[in-house]
Amino acid sequence: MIRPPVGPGPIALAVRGLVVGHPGAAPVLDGIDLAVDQGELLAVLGPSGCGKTTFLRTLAGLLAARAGQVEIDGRLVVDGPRAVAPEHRRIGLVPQDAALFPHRTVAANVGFGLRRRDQPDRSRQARHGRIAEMLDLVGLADFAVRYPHELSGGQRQRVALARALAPEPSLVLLDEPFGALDAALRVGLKAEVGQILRASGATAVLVTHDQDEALSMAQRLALMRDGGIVQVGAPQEMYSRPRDEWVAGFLGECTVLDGDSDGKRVSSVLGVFPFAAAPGPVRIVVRPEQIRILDPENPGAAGIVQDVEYRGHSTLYRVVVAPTGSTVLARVPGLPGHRIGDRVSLGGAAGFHVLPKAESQGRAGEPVKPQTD
Ligand SMILES: Nc1ncnc2c1ncn2[C@@H]1O[C@H](COP(=O)(O)OP(=O)(O)OP(=O)(O)O)[C@@H](O)[C@H]1O
Repeated sequence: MIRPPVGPGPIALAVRGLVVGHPGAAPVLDGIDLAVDQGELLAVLGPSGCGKTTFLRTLAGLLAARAGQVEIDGRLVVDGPRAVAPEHRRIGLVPQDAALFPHRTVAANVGFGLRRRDQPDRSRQARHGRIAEMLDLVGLADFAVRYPHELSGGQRQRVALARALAPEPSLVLLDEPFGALDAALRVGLKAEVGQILRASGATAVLVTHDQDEALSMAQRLALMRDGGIVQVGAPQEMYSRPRDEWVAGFLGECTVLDGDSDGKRVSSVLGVFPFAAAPGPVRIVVRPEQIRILDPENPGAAGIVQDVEYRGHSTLYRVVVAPTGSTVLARVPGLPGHRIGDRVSLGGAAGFHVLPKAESQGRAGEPVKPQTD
């Protein structure tokens, strides 16, 4: 079902029952429904091979659909196999490798889309004004006469973004735009690109397999698995209230424990905490940062440190909790204060999420690894 717009603006992208497949094969996308509000940045996140690129390429008009509809700014661009040509969809595409024209200057690259027939009449002066405005927006005002090979990877991506935004598209599609960049550059650039998109007011769909990127940049996430969307929501909501254990594990490290609900409270090896869940057996999703590691004389669940993983900004502990033998992950800022074999007490119960037992997968007391590729 297409949901009604959440914000004041109308829906910029509406996808209904979209089915896409390669010839002679089972569908890759099997009935996608999604709506994106005007000015929103939505991240489509999912493991390798789930169909993210297929989805983006279908929106861009580079792949045909078997069934379903796509509307961009209220205009039907896909209606089953009938489709509006890519150049008439008012879409800006930012590919993974920037794909700039090597023999054109930065300014000429940015101005490329401004000469198209579907663009409103722009005088030469207006075109130059728009190019300057876009270069300013992406912080490259002084780079107009450079060529792509004279830029860093991050600068090339910013030119690609300026080129995509210049014709004022109805929708910007970003396909793993930071995939080719090293980790240090990604951190700065993703914050910058998020700001640029917000400043431009563009509606954008970002495809990524990187949970941190999706959680930090997007206003909403659509999590894909095996060609379908399993959950859509704001990053905080998805992280703290995943609909099942797979979603919980995909969005970040967690431990899933067995528990019992009496309707108002839930009990587990970590103690009792208030939570309104149907009475009976439940599964408890515990994020490592929700657990405090205390010296053993403190109240809490008794455990023994099994492993210590120093990660620079934080330390991740694996603690085996007596008497069940469940392993619980705990993350604390900074340097490790405990060593392997130390007896500790585990505190904390705030913010745990509880799932009905029936929706669970995996074994109790096993840390769920974030899944990437
Ligand atoms: N040209 C093609 N012919 C047949 N199958 C294809 C083709 N392109 C992709 N596929 C298949 O479609 C599925 C989805 O691929 P897609 O590239 O959309 O996944 P993805 O989520 O973007 O993955 P990644 O994160 O690795 O890029 C995969 O199983 C893939 O093997």
